[in-house]
Amino acid sequence: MSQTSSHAFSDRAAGVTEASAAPAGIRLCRPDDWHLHLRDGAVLRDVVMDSARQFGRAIVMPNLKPPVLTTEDARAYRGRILDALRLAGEREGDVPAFDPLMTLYLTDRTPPDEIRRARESGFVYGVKLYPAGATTHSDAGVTDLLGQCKATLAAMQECGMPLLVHGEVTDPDVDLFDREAVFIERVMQPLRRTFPELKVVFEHLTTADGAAYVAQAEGPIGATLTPQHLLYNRNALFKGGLRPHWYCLPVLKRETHRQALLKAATSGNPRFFLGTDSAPHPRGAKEQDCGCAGCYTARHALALYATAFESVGRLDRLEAFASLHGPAFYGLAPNAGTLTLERVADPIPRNLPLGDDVVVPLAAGESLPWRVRPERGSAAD
Ligand SMILES: NC(=O)N[C@@H](CC(=O)O)C(=O)O
Ligand SMILES: [Zn+2]
Ligand SMILES: [Zn+2]
Repeated sequence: MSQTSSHAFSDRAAGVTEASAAPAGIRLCRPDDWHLHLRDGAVLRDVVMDSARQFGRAIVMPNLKPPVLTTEDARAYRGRILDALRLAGEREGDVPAFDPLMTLYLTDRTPPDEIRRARESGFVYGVKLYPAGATTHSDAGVTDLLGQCKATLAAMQECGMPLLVHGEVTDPDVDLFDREAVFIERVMQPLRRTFPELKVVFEHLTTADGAAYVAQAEGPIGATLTPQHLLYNRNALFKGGLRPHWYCLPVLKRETHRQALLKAATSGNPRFFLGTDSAPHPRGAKEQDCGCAGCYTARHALALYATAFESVGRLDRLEAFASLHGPAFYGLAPNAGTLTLERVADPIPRNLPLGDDVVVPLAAGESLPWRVRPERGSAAD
């Protein structure tokens, strides 16, 4: 397996590694999802296999109700994820190997000792900054990062614990579409001047400003990119009417931003890697007078990314983005297995079961040109 480019093959039966303009398939080192919401309880049981069938690992976001605040909370949540995976896998006749990499939810009061405990646990890989009020389940988040969290950030820098950032200011005077760009000036730059060795992941980038900042900044920084921000601009929110299932935060931006993000994702720059931000909400919570933010993309994640990469003729860069840059940033080895995408039209279902409701996936009802080849031995064969 090449460590620099995806293997294209022209014929499914032959499985040869011969690149062509429109390959019939691509084989990748097994990818990871560096930004994922799995939720809890019945919802967790319904979504976990969608990720585990494609990804070897995922950075699991801590914005539960109540949030994952301590290493002990993270240990218990990790156990529930693995239980849900086992149950769902047994139902389908196959339990895939899937390692949930846990995170803690940073608050104004996270003690520095908690960071050290998290680091020693071996299963906590990051601490998540939600500016209070910025997004779904962020009310327990941070009110003033450098004012409240200096000692905790110093502990993170010292023990090499990454800070994962929802990068939007919450100032109501700042236009919703400018909140990421303003965050860079008001929070990211002062933070990184104060803690130049702190590892930072700028999550779900949505602007050309963010992409330029990450590409040029000094010191240890990476960024995740979602499939929706690579494939759609803000017109998708209003196509023929109001479309709540395209609404996530940070919100989709104009086309120039989408193009800059796609350029960053396909540039080969190791600072950019895959993070779906798949965020399931029940249909009832999205389709109402004040609907929740979040797009569900886990089921078709790799097919969505492949569609985006192919749109600019850069399928050869998909493997590095999906499977190599993320582990390198987090100091981990790439996964051992592989995943094969085949050019088979795959319609996205109108909805999927989610607890006592359903979830409407991103691009429901549309057909993608790619699908993940079911693994031998799985019930889907
Ligand atoms: N992205 C979203 O729109 N929603 C996420 C939270 C987040 O990642 O900001 C969620 O948890 O639903
Ligand atoms: Zn976020
Ligand atoms: Zn998220």
